[in-house]
Amino acid sequence: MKKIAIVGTGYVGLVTGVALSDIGHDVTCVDIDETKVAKMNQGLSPIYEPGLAELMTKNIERGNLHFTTDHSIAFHDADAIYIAVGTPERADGSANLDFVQQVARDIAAHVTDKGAVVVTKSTVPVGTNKLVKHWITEALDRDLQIDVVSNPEFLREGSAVHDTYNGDRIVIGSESEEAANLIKEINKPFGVPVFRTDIESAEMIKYASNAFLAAKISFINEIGTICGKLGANIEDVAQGMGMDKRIGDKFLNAGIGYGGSCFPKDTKALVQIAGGVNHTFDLLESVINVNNKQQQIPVDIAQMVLRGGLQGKKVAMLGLAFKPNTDDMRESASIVLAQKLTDLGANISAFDPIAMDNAKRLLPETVHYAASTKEALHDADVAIIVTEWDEFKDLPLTVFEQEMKQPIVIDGRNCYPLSYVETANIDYYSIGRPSVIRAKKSNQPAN
Ligand SMILES: NC(=O)c1ccc[n+]([C@@H]2O[C@H](COP(=O)([O-])OP(=O)(O)OC[C@H]3O[C@@H](n4cnc5c(N)ncnc54)[C@H](O)[C@@H]3O)[C@@H](O)[C@H]2O)c1
Ligand SMILES: O=c1ccn([C@@H]2O[C@H](COP(=O)(O)OP(=O)(O)O[C@H]3O[C@H](CO)[C@@H](O)[C@H](O)[C@H]3O)[C@@H](O)[C@H]2O)c(=O)[nH]1
Repeated sequence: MKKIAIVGTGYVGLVTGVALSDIGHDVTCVDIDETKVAKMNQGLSPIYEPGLAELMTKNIERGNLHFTTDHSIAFHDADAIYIAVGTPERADGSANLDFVQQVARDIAAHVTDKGAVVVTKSTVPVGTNKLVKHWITEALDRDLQIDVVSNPEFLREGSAVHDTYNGDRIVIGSESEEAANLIKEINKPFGVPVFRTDIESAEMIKYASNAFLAAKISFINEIGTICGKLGANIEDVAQGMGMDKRIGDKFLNAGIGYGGSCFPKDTKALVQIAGGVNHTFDLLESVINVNNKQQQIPVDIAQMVLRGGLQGKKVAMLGLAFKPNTDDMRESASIVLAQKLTDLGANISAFDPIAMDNAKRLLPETVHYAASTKEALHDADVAIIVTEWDEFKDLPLTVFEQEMKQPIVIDGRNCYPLSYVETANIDYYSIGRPSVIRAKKSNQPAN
């Protein structure tokens, strides 16, 4: 059992802290947000993440998971101090390291004479871990052994607990063999393969992985746009491509683009990192540009089908979170989409199973929040599916027919098989797949 301090209790800090306590370590999470800490001390999770609250309660009750606002309590005799604070985007797209720098100062102020192995989980530009060591040692009032380890995090929101126990790899970048071995030992019970490398490569693995996944999404979205114009079906194209093991079948779902707290920020940060060494990352800039175009697609379709434009029309937005199983609204496609629709005079009625409270701070004030899918759809001129929640995927298509003024559905996440839509009395537009229109169906000769 090791004594571990986790600094920052966002997704990464909290999930890491809870999981490390669950595999038997003594974990203290420290956060500057008093309200959050008070909540966590009552066993309540400040974020919605399947399975997290249960694990939290279990490990608080076992006595090996603690929360505090006091860094000195968390750092006291810690074997490792994990940095998991935010690295948000600056106006120019580069990563803002102010929170990380503050943690370095906190460590210098409160670390005990044992010294520290400082583990960076936050996503940080290449060179940051060495800066962290520099920031700590320059602020220390005595000579102490400080080792830094880059240990980037690859969990996905919505499946963060599962991903922690079933990750594809744990990346450990360190100069010190001893520090690397400590982090290996800490993580051993997870049984996840460890990849050991130098600090700079570990830092780059994180950005390169996110940029590559984002590139896969933008690539399939571009192919989807072409498919849409040529009558091909992006789902079949992606499936046929994905059967080639060199390509793989993951992250080939076409839609209205990637969002979330990571891909948009990290792709921009990597463009800046490249710029810092005088390299123009053309490919990644295109990935970002393609993503920005995707959110216009439902708006264009809505304008095309509602020939008189969107002024005064009721638009039902189904789903607001950036992906299902999370209440995280950061960089969700719904934010841009709601603004575009509002600018065109539409009246939005939105429903999301859990993200509506967070959405209220980010969407235009005029958006109406419905209490159910049916209420959002009631009397709507058009419905746009933004997030592929199971609740929407399992919805009988007759609900669109029954509730809407006219059953026009624009599916931004390709939730329904076309063969199923063919059986319904709706007009259905999706991303990179042929449209299914009522008039065309009724014109088809009976078999
Ligand atoms: N969200 C994800 O799914 C995910 C996945 C992998 C990596 N990351 C990376 O992990 C990092 C954290 O992101 P997040 O979304 O988990 O966190 P977040 O930004 O939601 O939360 C960070 C927390 O750190 C706290 N904090 C800030 N300064 C502090 C200090 N000096 N001492 C103690 N607490 C402090 C804040 O109060 C906040 O609660 C980012 O670099 C992000 O890119 C995030
Ligand atoms: O085929 C796909 C897959 C995803 N998405 C979208 O991409 C975004 C991101 O999805 P996902 O990667 O599942 O969620 P995140 O929680 O943002 O996780 C990403 O970002 C994290 C933070 O860096 C990393 O740790 C994870 O490995 C990485 O997958 C969402 O808007 C999805 O709708 C698509 O449009 N098509």
